[in-house]
Amino acid sequence: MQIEHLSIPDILLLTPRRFADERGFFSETYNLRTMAQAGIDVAFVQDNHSLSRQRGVIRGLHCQLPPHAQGKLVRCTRGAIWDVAVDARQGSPSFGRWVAAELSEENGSQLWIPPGFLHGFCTLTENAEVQYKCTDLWDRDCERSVRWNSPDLAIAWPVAPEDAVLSEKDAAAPDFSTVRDWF
Ligand SMILES: Cc1cn([C@H]2C[C@H](O)[C@@H](COP(=O)(O)OP(=O)(O)O[C@H]3O[C@H](C)C(=O)[C@H](O)[C@H]3O)O2)c(=O)[nH]c1=O
Repeated sequence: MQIEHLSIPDILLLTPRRFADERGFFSETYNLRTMAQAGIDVAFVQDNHSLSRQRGVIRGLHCQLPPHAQGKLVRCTRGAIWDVAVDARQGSPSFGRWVAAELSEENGSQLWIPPGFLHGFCTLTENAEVQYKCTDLWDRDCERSVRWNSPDLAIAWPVAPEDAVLSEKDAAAPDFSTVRDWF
């Protein structure tokens, strides 16, 4: 497993080893001991899987507030996405800063996003499938959204606003400037 701390050190980019042979490859995509060795000593309680049929789909920016804040271990098992985490932790030196990584069927990389971060992604291909493990169960009352292109975040999304494909919920989300004392 390759482990890289991104510019917000709490966010880790993990790349599991692939054992390739003439049949294809084998890879351990989750191993409790390996995660603990990487400093991710958590219990996952829910797996999610989404399919986005078009390139330029943006899902996010989402999080859940305490007491149901979620850590997420995200990977893309078909196509490719540009995965983004935004620090929403009040008082954090990186509050309002974002990091991103390309996750793809090809690279097999995973992004560890601890509780306290907003998460979102933009699809880079058609039929992008994203699978992610969560450290808490979905709780609709604790769910919060922030507008993907909030001016104060200035996230360098790889899609023009006029081409972005959003849910109604995401299109109507408030700016990051409304985030106060969430975590
Ligand atoms: C998140 C979630 C949703 N749902 C239901 C609620 C809606 O009726 C339907 C679609 O939900 P939504 O439009 O919020 O799905 P996404 O836009 O992919 O949301 C996700 O997008 C970003 C990338 C995330 O990190 C979150 O996990 C999650 O918010 O699934 C559930 O039943 N369980 C769940 O855990």
